[in-house]
Amino acid sequence: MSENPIWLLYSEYGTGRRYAVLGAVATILGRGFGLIPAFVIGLAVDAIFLAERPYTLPLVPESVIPGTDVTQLYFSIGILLAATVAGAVASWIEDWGWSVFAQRVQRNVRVDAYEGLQELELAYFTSRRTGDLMSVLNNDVNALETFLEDGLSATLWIVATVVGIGLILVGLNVPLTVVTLLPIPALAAFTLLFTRLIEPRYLSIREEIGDLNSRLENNVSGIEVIKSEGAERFETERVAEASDEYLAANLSAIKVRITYFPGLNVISGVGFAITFLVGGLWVLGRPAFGLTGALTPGAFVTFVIYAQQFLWPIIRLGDVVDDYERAKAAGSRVQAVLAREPAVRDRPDARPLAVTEGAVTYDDVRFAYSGETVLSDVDFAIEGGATVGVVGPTGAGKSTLLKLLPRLYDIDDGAIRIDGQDVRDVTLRSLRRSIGYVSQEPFLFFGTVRENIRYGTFDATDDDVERAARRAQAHGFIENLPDGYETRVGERGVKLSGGQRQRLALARTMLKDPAILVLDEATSAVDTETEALIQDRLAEFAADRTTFVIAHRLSTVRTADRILVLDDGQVVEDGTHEGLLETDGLYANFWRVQTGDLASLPREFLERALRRQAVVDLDDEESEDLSG
Ligand SMILES: Nc1ncnc2c1ncn2[C@@H]1O[C@H](COP(=O)(O)OP(=O)(O)OP(=O)(O)O)[C@@H](O)[C@H]1O
Repeated sequence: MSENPIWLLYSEYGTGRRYAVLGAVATILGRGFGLIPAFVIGLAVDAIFLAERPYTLPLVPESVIPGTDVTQLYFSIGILLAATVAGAVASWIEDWGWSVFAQRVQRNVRVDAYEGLQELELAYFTSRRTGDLMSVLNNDVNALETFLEDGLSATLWIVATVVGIGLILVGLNVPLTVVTLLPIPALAAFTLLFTRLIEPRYLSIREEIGDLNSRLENNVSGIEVIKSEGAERFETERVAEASDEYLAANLSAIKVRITYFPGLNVISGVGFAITFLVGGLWVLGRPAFGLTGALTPGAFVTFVIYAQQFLWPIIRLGDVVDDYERAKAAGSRVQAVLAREPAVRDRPDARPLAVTEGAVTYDDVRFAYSGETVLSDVDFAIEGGATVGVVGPTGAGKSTLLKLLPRLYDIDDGAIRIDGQDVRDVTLRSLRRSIGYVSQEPFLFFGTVRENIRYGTFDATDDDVERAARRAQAHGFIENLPDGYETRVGERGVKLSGGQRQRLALARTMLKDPAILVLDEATSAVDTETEALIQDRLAEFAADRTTFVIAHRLSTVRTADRILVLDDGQVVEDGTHEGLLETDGLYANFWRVQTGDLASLPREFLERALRRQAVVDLDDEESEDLSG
């Protein structure tokens, strides 16, 4: 039981249990009220119409029961009506209790699953499809609710009915009850077979809906490429394919399901027919199986009505088992997210980072993305307050190198230290508060320009926001937007140009005022004139903090205190602009390319560049195939 995903979720998230208890009590009471009519009808037939036995009711004192047949009829009708009204009230309370319970569990599971997901390391997200994760948080969590809302109450209803009616049947007629119970083993075996067949099918439906969601999410995000490449028909076909697979998974489950329900009906129907046959013969005075004694028609009517009610819950059991199997498939996916431990997390004894100088050292750092080594033997020490340029060919590992600093990924070997403190020994929160990372493609949230700049420094005043925007050379264009700082920028900031987005991201980081700044091609999309203005402000901003600047435009890093040249995951040159020109290595050749001095480029540099380009192209083709 402890392994069962539904049980795990229930035991952890059933915070609204008092509603479930209310629902449960109402379910049982409702079932009790539902049992009254058949009893009263049977009694009325025997006592009023056939006068075969006296009119007595259990738990009701004889003095209350009327004496004549007509008043006994009125009395019976009164009981029937009262039982109906009481049943309706119980049913309302039952639905309310179970629904509130299920909705609360659903809410709690979703919030917790989101929180757990958010804690997971970045690598988890880069290796998964957004649409599939959305599907877990949305569809799978919703699927749980269906079972919790109806399934649990139905289970209780079934148990209450089977036990209640079972006892009544035994009280009415033991031999006939045994006959009525005959189909139960067949029903159980049939249900077991059903669960075996349906489980893998429901799991495959959950997976297919995740696939379909991923496709849809990917396409909506990439709509610009689809349109500009005229790939509409191609994408419609891909969506149709994913939909076909979802359809096939559904049909496969439907085939099993629609066989199960009629199967249950046939088994219980045959069982009922046998009960009716044995009981009917008995009433006619020809008891089978050596039965003795007499059976009155009224007692038989009561027994038959109850026996039929005994079989209903078994049919309903089909629905419950079906709902349960669906919820189990969904629950196992939600559980997989909840059970995952983040790979990058605080150590139990983690202390907050204390930045004094802002000195950064990389000691023999090695790092691999899922087995593929990207950085090796990286070893350098940066003094606090220095501005460090990081350059190198595309794919050399520049971004990766600096993503290791705020522990977006954890290194495989060596150590990274800030003012002597290993980044793995300090709290993630303090580490990330101390580092401002501006990426090449900054992400803007759906919201206003002001909200986007304030993101992360939520207590900043409007004046602070504006000051940061001025520093990032963003104030001017923001003022020209239709609603200024209140302009909504849409998902990912699509209403802004690349350069404008970069300036908002810069403003966001300047507002955060981190001790260490990482600019990863942070001004690559702005024009050179604006870049010069930003550089000017940045120099001022960077003056008293350690700053890493990744750039392809070497003019951006020319004035840096130090420049690290990366090639193929290793630091191959390290020095100032002038020093590196003197060394006349990779950096000097990059400089020749950017100053248009192509004639003096050594031949092997060009050959290497061509070879590297070929490798990059090949990589691109491979990744394209995989994503398709
Ligand atoms: N999330 C990831 N998972 C797996 N491999 C990755 C991931 N991110 C980058 N890589 C690989 O790591 C290598 C280094 O990438 P990185 O982005 O650090 O290079 P870069 O020098 O910053 O390149 P560019 O100048 O083009 O931005 C590349 O081969 C890239 O394909």
